[in-house]
Amino acid sequence: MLPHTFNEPVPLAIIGGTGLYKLDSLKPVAKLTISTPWGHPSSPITISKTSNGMPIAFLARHGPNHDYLPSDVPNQANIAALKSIGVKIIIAFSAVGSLQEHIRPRDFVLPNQIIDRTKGIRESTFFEKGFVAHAGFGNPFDDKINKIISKNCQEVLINDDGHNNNDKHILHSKFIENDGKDLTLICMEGPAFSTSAESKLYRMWGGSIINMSCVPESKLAREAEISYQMICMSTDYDAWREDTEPVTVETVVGNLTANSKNAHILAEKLIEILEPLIKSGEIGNDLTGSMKMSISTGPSGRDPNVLKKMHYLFPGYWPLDNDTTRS
Ligand SMILES: CSC[C@H]1O[C@H](OP(=O)(O)O)[C@H](O)[C@@H]1O
Ligand SMILES: Nc1ncnc2[nH]cnc12
Repeated sequence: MLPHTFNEPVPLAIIGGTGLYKLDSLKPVAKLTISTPWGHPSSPITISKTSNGMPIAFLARHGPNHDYLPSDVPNQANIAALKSIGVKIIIAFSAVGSLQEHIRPRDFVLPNQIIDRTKGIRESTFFEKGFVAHAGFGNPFDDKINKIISKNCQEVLINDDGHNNNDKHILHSKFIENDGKDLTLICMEGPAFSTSAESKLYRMWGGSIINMSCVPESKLAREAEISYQMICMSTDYDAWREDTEPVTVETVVGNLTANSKNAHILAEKLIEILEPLIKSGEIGNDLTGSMKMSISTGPSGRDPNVLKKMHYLFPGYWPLDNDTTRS
């Protein structure tokens, strides 16, 4: 049985989405069950170590048996638990529908923008009455990490015959092959898929791909000062194409299963690429300290119970006692 404790900081986390419930290439060294002030994460957090010794966390977004609806994923607990073990970078995998002809099913996409179409029923912030703060979210993903992954991982993808030659699946990114145009991820509420009219509307808005999971996961990561990049695998053309049947789960799962080798190849390669950059401090530190300056509530208006929760995320940022002379 794996140990339930792990005492080193874990700088990198992978969140697995639909079809990615574990990372085959990494050997687990611990399995953590973490309780946070926002409850329990959707799955135990598995810790593995690379051959060069860097610990990596893995968390299954919908649980190991996929029993969380997109609207019910305990995002606050997921992000808080990862923060508590030292995570500075999250790479989050997601199955998405394509809203653009050139993003073919089984291609990968590194989005750099989001349009939030969730319906306000998800807990989307760590802050509350008694401690008000506003995180900057103009660029919701980590563009530096996007560039590094897109430049270094493109060549490892294989085609449907398992070869790394012609007709390979593409890794789309604003920074390599989209002429510098934004790749915008629409996040809808679900669980039912979009109507055809909605799908066409999202195309008019400039949407590139669509899923049900990047909000509030990405927003909470930003509040927790964790660099976040989503890696999306296109599984369908959603519901906008006149001559194609609108998306079904069967189509999504069929493409995920057929292309799962590429997801694992990509995960393995990006870990190899990111490890030295994490170790040198080149990535993962851009948000450090950003929330310190984002608080609106003055010391005398701060609720001590909320401050305790903040202390879980940001130990040492704000005093826990009643000393209102300090900020
Ligand atoms: C099973 S299709 C819809 C489902 O797939 C995506 O999940 P994830 O982002 O966790 O890979 C999408 O967001 C929906 O939750
Ligand atoms: N068409 C779609 N809409 C929303 N989420 C998805 N996940 C995979 N395909 C999707």
